[in-house]
Amino acid sequence: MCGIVGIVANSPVNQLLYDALQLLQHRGQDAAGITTAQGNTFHMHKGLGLVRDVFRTRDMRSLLGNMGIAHCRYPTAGSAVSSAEAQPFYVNSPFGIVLGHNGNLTNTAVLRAELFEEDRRHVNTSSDSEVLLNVLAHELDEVAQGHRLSTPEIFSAVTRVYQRCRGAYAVVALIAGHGLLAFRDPFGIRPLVIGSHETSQGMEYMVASESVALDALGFTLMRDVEPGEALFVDQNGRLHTLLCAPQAHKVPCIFEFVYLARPDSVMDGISVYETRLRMGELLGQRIRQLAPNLVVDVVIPIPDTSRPSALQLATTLGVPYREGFIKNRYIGRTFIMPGQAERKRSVRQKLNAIAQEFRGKSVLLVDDSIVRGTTSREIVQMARDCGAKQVIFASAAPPVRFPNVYGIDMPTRRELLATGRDDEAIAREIGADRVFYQDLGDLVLAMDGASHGIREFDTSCFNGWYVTGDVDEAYLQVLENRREDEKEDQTQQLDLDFNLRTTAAA
Ligand SMILES: O=P(O)(O)OC[C@H]1O[C@H](OP(=O)(O)OP(=O)(O)O)[C@H](O)[C@@H]1O
Ligand SMILES: NC(=O)CC[C@H](N)C(=O)O
Ligand SMILES: [Mg+2]
Repeated sequence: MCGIVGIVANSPVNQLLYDALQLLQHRGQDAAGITTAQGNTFHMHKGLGLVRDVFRTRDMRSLLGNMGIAHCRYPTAGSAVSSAEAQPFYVNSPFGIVLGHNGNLTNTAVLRAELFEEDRRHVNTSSDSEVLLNVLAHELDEVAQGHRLSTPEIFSAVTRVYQRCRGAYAVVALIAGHGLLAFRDPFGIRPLVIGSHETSQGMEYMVASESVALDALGFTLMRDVEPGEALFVDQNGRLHTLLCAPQAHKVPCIFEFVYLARPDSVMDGISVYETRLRMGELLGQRIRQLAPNLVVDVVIPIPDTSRPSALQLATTLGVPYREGFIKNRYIGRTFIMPGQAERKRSVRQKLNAIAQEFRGKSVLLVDDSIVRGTTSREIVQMARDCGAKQVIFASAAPPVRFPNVYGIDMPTRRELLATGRDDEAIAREIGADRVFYQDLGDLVLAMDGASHGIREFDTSCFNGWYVTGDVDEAYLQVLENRREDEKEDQTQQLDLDFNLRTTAAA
């Protein structure tokens, strides 16, 4: 999951794009980039790091134009340490195109070979997003009849992209001299919303990964981009839309609601905050059912994401809710950091315990999910160090046992704590007296999808069912072997960098 945004306004968009990236920072902390269009010219600045570190005033000044796209990256393919893979990506033909992508393609290898051998296009990085851009560029080139692309031609190119690209992709792109294009894959796995803002000079439009970016910048949420739909805002600020994949139906990623998205966002009509409250309530009911005699003195969330669930769980159990861990607000999200050494160290730097909430008590710690177990292992130990009598751990999501291939970095089963372990073994592994997990049926129930016309969610990391139909055991094996090799090199490099940094700082 990365954050993407695209804006067409009646005045310069550089500051709006920057502000939108800040609001989407929780979706990607490794790299950020902005491209604006001024007539036929693109202005671009991108680099590794947090939004606030990538852009200096002089960079902002050079980002001229009333139309632009922006991206913050959480790598799922290719390299985390390469600034060449920061987005947006650029190709100069046809016309000049830049693109920002949230998600992950599942047929990158096939497309890469086709692009090289048949389409004669060169992809210079290991990023799947650069592959996607080149497929789009090739298809736009194929449909272009005259000197300029017409809107129907652009939509028919997107139709061909849908036919070729498998996996998850929410996309924003600029076509030089034409306008802003956005589209969402035929299952709508990753989110994308559109909003508008009325001005005296006419309507302005913004597409973004999450509605929070619209709310905070004065845009009104119009609706979600539908699966298989493309939007095009032309140079005159007119919005055109078309469903380019008629077989499309919505299967949004459930993990967006569990962890990825901000609670104040609404995705596919569903309030993320409300789903998290319901997760807590259903988990509370399950704990009551499984352990009617369980006595706990206090429910403590593991900040930040688990807070609403923990609050509602405490209410359901009739147990006091207390803030036992204080979060250092200057440290980012640990799960989306690329190196294990950095993740582990960051948990301790990020969360500190208030000892009196633990001393002599039976505590129920609540997190939104347990993935690699980095957080839970550290936190349970901290609770014990503070003198907790009993430490019980509850996860508002079911056990994560399968790789995610759609844009979340959970690539190998070996890295996932719950793979090959039952609840007892997991409790032992994290040092807890007992663990409770949400039931998958209850998690789906917490979404209340039916009220929003959604029949299914992508739950692949919990049950190994992959909606795109092209991911089987053989695919996962290849992916895992490749990722283990890549990760080995990359993790060593990241861990080395991290150790050097921390030694230098000491
Ligand atoms: O089992 P793990 O591999 O540790 O992953 C799960 C943990 O990572 C996330 O927290 P994170 O620190 O990323 O962000 P948050 O502050 O939004 O909770 C998530 O909320 C869990 O706490
Ligand atoms: N998390 C994402 O959406 C990642 C986008 C793209 N696959 C990348 O690695 O850059
Ligand atoms: Mg967390």
